[in-house]
Amino acid sequence: MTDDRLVIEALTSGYGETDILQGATLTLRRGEILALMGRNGMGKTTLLKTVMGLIPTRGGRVSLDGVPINGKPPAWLLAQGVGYAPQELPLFQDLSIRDNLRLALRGDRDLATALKIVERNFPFLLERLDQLAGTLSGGEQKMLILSRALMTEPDILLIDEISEGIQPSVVQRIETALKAEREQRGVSILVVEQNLGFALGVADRWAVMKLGQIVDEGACDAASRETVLKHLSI
Ligand SMILES: Nc1ncnc2c1ncn2[C@@H]1O[C@H](COP(=O)(O)OP(=O)(O)OP(=O)(O)O)[C@@H](O)[C@H]1O
Repeated sequence: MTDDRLVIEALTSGYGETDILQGATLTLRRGEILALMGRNGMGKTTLLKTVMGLIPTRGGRVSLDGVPINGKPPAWLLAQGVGYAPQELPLFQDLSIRDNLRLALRGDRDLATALKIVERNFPFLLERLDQLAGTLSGGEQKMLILSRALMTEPDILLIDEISEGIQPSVVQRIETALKAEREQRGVSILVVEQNLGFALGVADRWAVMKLGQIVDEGACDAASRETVLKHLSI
């Protein structure tokens, strides 16, 4: 059995007449956390959206455990255990925390079981189930977004800039939650990140995207910070 779970090969996609992804190749392995970094506008979000079937593939392949998934709709991917926490706040601002969580349930799972997953990572949410999502702070909303994704017990989780605009203590809680879920369930996680400290702290491996291609990748170690910084500053 191969350890390669989500394999992205020579992927091309874009908007209108412009190709943003220009042959991106990246593999997410079983039970790893992989950080995808790159300067603004390089195509990181476009990569996640293409994998999730939100943008059509123009060339190349995406496969999940060896099965091609190009062109599969988001709902099908979610049912296969591919979770997605997008960059834009996807919450229903006028609904309670409880209802936001309930709407994210997949299949025939019951809310009580899903709430146990929320409780082990972000217990404060359970104490405030009736609070409207729109009244939560920015950091709290990020934790609710992540809880919605984690409670579906995904095998693969794609997370887009979850640390953006939130204070260091919340970033730390998110890092702890992601590592705990990986330990407990062996979920494979791809994080798109601008926060280098968080990315290299949470991940096992990193990759850098430039102009729609993966230009470098490696294991997270003492030398990673300098290597990635060079890519981000050029
Ligand atoms: N819906 C869209 N229509 C047209 N162009 C788009 C659309 N969405 C993104 N783009 C363009 O595609 C390019 C890549 O954007 P993308 O959001 O994938 O980059 P990114 O690497 O995630 O950047 P950031 O770190 O700033 O979020 C940018 O030039 C962006 O302006």
